[in-house]
Amino acid sequence: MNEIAYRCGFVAIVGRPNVGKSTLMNHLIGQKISITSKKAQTTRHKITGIYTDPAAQLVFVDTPGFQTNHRNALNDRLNLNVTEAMGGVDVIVFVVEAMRFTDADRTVLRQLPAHTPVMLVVNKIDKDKAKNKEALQAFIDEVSAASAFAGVETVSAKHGLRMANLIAALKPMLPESVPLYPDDMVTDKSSRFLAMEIVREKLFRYLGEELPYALNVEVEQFKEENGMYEIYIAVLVDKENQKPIVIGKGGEKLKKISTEARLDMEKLFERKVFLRVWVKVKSGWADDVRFLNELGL
Ligand SMILES: Nc1nc2c(ncn2[C@@H]2O[C@H](COP(=O)(O)OP(=O)(O)OP(=O)(O)O)[C@@H](O)[C@H]2O)c(=O)[nH]1
Repeated sequence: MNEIAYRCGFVAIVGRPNVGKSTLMNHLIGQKISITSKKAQTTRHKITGIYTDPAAQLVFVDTPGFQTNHRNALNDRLNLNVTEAMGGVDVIVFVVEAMRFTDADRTVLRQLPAHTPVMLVVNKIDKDKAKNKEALQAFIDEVSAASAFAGVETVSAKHGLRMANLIAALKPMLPESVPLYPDDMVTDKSSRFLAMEIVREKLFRYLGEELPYALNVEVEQFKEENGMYEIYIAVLVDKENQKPIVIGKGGEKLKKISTEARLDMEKLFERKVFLRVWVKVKSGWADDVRFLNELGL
């Protein structure tokens, strides 16, 4: 009998901030795992999403946006994470936004390792300016001229368009291997970490420009009881007067943040979640940041 060999490998999703990397990974694996927001550079951690089907397993590594605007030690460190995340991957997915190929895109492209195949993914094809087929083709030609891509796929991550085409195009680029992870596993991050990321995302989404600079999220307790998760999360701010910004009038903002976070968690964990989010003042955290700044970090 001639069986088709199983394929399994690592895929890094890279691109300048805001091109839709997190949205793409969420849609590819069908669950909300990575943090997305309209604000640029919200992804701070490498997050692995795992896609498994009967023929292949794709292990995605989401990377923080390349920091191309300001060179400082922190940005260098973030860029190092990106390079680290790409080390040892089998395929790189280079995401660009349809009809917008910028210097920042070119900078990212230049930093990709030479010997790893790169799949060009043109995202956001749902946008009006990408609807003209000839213009889109001209755009693809322009980007293709910048590097030797192993393939090109057009998608709309937001609308989940052409996700299957992308998966199908990536599969043959992976090595023959047995699956490295159990088939029901979608991430190697702990539920605890994911809960924290979800709250962080809501804070970004609902506080927008008001977001206090010195803000951190900490899981104080994560318990399982009768099949239900009980999660206690503290939002740490630097000063007493920042508390009302997060809490909002009559507690409305914090309520919205925790309700939405709970609903996302229930979907992700497939169980009832009891979530309590509160705001705490912890000046020490910001002092650490100040200390780092003084050290030039
Ligand atoms: N119209 C449209 N918008 C999209 C699409 N994909 C993503 N977006 C939007 O683009 C913005 C950025 O998406 P993210 O997924 O957070 O982008 P990212 O590349 O992960 O960003 P960083 O974390 O900053 O590196 C969000 O507002 C998304 O809703 C798409 O296919 N079409």
